[in-house]
Amino acid sequence: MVTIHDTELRQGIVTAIEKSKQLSQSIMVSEVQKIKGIDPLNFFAAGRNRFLGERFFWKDPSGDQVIVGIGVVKQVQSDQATGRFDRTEIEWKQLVKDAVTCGEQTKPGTGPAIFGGFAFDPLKKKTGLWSKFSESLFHIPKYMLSFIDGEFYFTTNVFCTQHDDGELFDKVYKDRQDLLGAVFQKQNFSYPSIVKMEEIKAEEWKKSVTSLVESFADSNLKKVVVARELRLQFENTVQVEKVLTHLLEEQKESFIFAFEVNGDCFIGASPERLVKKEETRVLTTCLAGSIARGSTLEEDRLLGQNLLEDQKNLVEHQYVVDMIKEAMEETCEKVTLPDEPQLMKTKYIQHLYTPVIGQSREGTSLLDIVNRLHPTPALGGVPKDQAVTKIREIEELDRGFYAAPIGWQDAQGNGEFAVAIRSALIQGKEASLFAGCGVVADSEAESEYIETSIKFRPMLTALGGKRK
Ligand SMILES: C=C(O[C@@H]1C=C(C(=O)O)C=C[C@H]1O)C(=O)O
Ligand SMILES: [Mg+2]
Repeated sequence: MVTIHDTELRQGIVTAIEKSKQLSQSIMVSEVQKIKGIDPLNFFAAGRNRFLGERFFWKDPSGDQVIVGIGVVKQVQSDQATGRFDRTEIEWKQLVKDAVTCGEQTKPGTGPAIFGGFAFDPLKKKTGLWSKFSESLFHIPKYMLSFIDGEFYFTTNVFCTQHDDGELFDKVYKDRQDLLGAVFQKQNFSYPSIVKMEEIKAEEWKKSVTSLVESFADSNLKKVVVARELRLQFENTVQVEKVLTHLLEEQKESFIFAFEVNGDCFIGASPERLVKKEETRVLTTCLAGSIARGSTLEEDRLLGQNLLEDQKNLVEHQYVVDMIKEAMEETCEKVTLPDEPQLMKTKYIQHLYTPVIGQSREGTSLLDIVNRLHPTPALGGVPKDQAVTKIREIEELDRGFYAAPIGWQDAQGNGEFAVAIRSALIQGKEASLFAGCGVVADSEAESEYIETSIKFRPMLTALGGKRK
């Protein structure tokens, strides 16, 4: 049993109720305790009984930061196309400004925090696929387990109103004990069993790539990322815990995320960091240009070498580097990046990779940088606005949260966003998988098609598909 003491939270709730009477508004209390280890996946699974559909999971590639949220005390969301980054920022800052915090509020990724993301293109006509997601959507969890730099922290968030009294603490305490009691109950989860697999309009997609390439000749467009969908049906409802277990084992180099929203679950294993901010230190990534992994060490090395020398892929990569460098120099100082791309290898694919670091300028927030970067030419194209318009016109797919920023932010403005690729939207007994590729003047439809097929594989195998 994990013991969580009650002293500070009880006092915090009393203080917040007083404050909410004075201000005539609800007030958030956030308490953090350092605890002994709980396996993050067990914690996620413990929320299944009472909080199914209200959980999130996050692990960074280093494994130094794992954050799991259970329950939702508040959503921060917007359905407006413009200003969604600023709106999120303003609402979050207001909530934090009035919040009562107690306990060990020392580490990034503990205490008050939001987890969620943004739709790729708020101007794209929405289909039923993403009906449960708004243009920007974040959850403040009831309970949050954070594994940060080798230590575990447990956050409890409560919203108090002027009508609450001291009994609220007893309710929260009992609720929390019930959840913690479930952490060590063994649960068995089974692999999803696929009964139907459908590539959505694959032939049409290839044709659209060919005509896109042709259209480059008489336009300013230099690069456009186009994506497609693979729809799966399963025998039974997919158990996200099993899918996460698989991703954690097979995709160690990636961000592993899951975001449950009203019964659907957006999940993925993305190798691509959009931006991480810790105090003023900012990290971002240029990732574009791809080739398969080899089946032997030698073949793998040769493929990697080919990628590093391949003009089409180097051009595709360089567009991303140029744009990200410019965006970073606008928002940060001391921007540094290597001259040449390196290789990033994940289980099924290798990419050209250029890491970028900088120091944020005074007054520049994480979401300012997210806003400035999204979409990078790794997911949108060049020139940015024209490419996004083109995608809106020619792409069959409703991207929703695919290819868009997903991640978290805490009360101090620390946080991290990944680009939500290698992802799937699980909807009960069905799922949609998404994969895209950077189309440039030298692209060929067939090889882009194969590239996207490889990019389906992390989620396809995690969802019970065969490992090739
Ligand atoms: C668009 C995707 O991936 C992006 C496109 C890449 C490419 O075309 O080479 C490589 C990495 C990602 O930036 C995806 O996985 O869906
Ligand atoms: Mg590519």
